[in-house]
Amino acid sequence: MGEAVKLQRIVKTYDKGKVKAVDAVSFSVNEGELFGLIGPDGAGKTSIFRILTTVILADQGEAFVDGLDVVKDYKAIRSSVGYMPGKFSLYQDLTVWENLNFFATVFDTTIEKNYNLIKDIYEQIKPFRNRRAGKLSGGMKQKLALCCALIHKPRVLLLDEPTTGVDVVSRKEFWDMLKTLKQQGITILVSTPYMDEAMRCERIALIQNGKIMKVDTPENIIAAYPTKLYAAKSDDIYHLLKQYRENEQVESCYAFGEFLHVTLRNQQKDGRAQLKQLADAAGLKNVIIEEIKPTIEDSFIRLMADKQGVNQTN
Ligand SMILES: Nc1ncnc2c1ncn2[C@@H]1O[C@H](COP(=O)(O)OP(=O)(O)OP(=O)(O)O)[C@@H](O)[C@H]1O
Repeated sequence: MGEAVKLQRIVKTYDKGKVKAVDAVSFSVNEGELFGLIGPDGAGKTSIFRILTTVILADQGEAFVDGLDVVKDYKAIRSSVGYMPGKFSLYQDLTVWENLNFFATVFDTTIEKNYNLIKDIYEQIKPFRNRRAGKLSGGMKQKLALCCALIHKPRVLLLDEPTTGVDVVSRKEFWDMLKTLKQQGITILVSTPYMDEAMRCERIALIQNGKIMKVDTPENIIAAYPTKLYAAKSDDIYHLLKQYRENEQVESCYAFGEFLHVTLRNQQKDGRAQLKQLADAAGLKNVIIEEIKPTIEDSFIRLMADKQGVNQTN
């Protein structure tokens, strides 16, 4: 299987080298893969997309899209890749149909020619085809932007935070659409700050402060979680958080929904009893503690803490 996207030790700095946005990043996306670049705001995701789409130049390293070099073959990349930037991809004053027609014309094609590819998505926004893009809801804008990125039938689709600021239902619909596009053989590299969306990808790269922490399937990343993980709750959750954080037996403790997620440094036989005891000793009531399976978010939090040297296990 070939590589549809390849980055080799890409470095990008801003402000005359003061800000290192992308720090020796290497990873590859296989042909036909649905690959996620997952990380918080400011991690360097947009810079990577802008390098891959030849909008900006990297300071160092090499990158290829569909076998094309982002420096030498920038013209070919611009005409062959589908790109949905996080912001400002649509012309707000043009209507839905005008936007789509504009992108088709720029890529020297017509809406009719590739209608099959966008049909399922376009039909959902068709009732609003005469509405200006600026007057669409977040979910609608996102669908239109995806149609515009697809209209020239690209082999590789680069989607930078397509679901940011979009409601939960539209987010789910969007991921279903990506799955359908993948089934049609299109390679998709998509970035997101939402951890739950990582599970929708075949493989992911976790990025923080411009560095890739891990590249693997979400399942393998979760399976590599090194300790037992507990969910804890009590009548006074802030008190419980404080108690656990101050106790040296506790390795990490953070809020997760209505629970705390806790790991132990010196795990005794029964970690649950150990945590219960600590809570009881602090006078907390209605204490519930369960051993749970880590989510991808727990894995990510763990990897970030390991990088910062917070978890000093053993
Ligand atoms: N033109 C620029 N000039 C200076 N610093 C920049 C510039 N563009 C990005 N940065 C900085 O580089 C870092 C990475 O930014 P980037 O936009 O690539 O990250 P991101 O993961 O896409 O985050 P976001 O979701 O906020 O866009 C951030 O610290 C950002 O402030």
